[in-house]
Amino acid sequence: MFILLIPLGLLALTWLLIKLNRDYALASFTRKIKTIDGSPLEETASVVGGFWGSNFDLLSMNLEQMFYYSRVFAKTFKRGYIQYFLLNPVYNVIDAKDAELVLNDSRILTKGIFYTFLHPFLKTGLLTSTDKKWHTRRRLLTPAFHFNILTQFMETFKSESVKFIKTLNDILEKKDSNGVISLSELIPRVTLNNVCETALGVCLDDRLDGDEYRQRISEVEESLLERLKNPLMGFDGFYYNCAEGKKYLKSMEKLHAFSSGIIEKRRELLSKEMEQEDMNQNDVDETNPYRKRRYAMLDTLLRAEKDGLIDHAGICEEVDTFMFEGFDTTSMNLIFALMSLALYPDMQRKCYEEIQENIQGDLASLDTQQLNNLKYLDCFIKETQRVYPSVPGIVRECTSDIVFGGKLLFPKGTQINIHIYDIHMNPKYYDEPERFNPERFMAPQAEKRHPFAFIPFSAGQRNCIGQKFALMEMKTLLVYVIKNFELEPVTRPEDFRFHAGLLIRTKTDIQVKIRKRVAT
Ligand code: HEM
Repeated sequence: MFILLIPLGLLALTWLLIKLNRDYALASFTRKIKTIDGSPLEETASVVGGFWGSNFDLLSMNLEQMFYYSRVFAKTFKRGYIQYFLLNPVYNVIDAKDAELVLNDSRILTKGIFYTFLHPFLKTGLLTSTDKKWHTRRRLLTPAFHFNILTQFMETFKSESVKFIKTLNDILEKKDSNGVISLSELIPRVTLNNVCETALGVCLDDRLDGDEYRQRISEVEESLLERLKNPLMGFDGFYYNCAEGKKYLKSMEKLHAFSSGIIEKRRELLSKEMEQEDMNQNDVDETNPYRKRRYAMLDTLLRAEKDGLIDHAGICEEVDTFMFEGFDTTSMNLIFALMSLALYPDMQRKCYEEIQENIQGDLASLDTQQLNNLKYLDCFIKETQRVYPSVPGIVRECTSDIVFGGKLLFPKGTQINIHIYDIHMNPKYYDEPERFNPERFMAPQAEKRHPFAFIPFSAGQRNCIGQKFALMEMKTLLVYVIKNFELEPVTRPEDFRFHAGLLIRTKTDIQVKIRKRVAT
């Protein structure tokens, strides 16, 4: 009797597993993505991984392999594809139409699980928050990036550019200089200073050491990626008891001390400024939620604190968020823009001639109108952002079951990976996508392209709040460099490989050679 029961039991178990397997990715303990009309899933999307899903795919990979892992799927499938990781289905977007559906869908505003790993560092600031908190903060901070405020930042962007040019001249004047400079080392200093002096209103000094800050940020990033690789490290209890988790907490302490230093310094400066300010002046602004004059980002927060609209902890999380989002993104973009100028002398020449045509005299009077006239430089920056998107991917989460594109049912918890890098490299939208060609962004080519085929700043409601800031900052620095120096290539794209990161990363030091430009 007992002997008979065993095969019967096994049969029943197999039947149950087969039945469950229709709706659940068993080894990932999660529901499956399905078509809503019951048609075969493969007709609509590709599926990666067998019974074990993709749970262990990343475990033995190094960061470089991790970066190219998704690239291979994009090239193979040429359409959206599904993976199953522990506890969550993942839908991968590599197509502009899919990106539009996700980014314009007000039901999919919540960031993916990966962002919760950032919570101990950024808490729930603008980047990581959701629902009412995100709406309130976005409304509060949007005026701080209004055109009128950005125009005031021009002076800082210019003076930081002047300092940068001086640094380059000093390098050239050194006895044994061969004119080779490390962009990876020099550019992040400029962009960190810029964001601190403008949005936060504080100059870095010995007390606020920018080099240390940047070092800690890369440690945090490395730690987070280790966490992403190993499904077990997704659990807080496990991660924070590992060496990686402990290292992460230690780096964060330093980062928080840095941002607290900034807030403290700005608080002191602001209270002095407010003493001198006539608080009854007539500076009401109808478009600002507080009906007052617009202020830079940290001042907006400190003034909102006085009105009881945000507390100290809220200010800290936003300062951490803006420093984190505001300096390295722009750095990476500038590094690759300068490298590309060096690689393509004809394009560099065109940029220079355009600057000479549109900006007469020295750059002391450079203004936003003049920057706006530099149309070729705009296209050049866009092409850099296409080929080297600072943020190569972003993730959203479905907080309920969602019918997607009228065809697929995403179960609650589905992670939607929008691979900005692969969308920008999709041959459907760009001929010879590997070729660097700024002309693609000129009319009429650009006008015919799907608007979501180029999304370096994301798009929709949760797009980058700092995009105009970043473009103005980058254009200003590029104008100064191009006007003063000729760039020659040292590092070429074939010399480096990308590795996975929150931003586009390479371990290779990106260098160019500079020579003083003789004005023509
Ligand atoms: C070239 C430079 C930049 C690029 C490529 C870039 C790109 C992006 C992208 C792709 C997102 C969406 C992130 C996501 O959904 O996970 C984003 C969001 C954000 N960015 Fe930027 N960014 C840049 C510069 C800046 C600057 C200069 C600032 C601030 C001074 C900034 C502040 C933010 C913030 C606060 C968010 C979150 C917005 C929200 O969710 O409401 N970014 N950025």
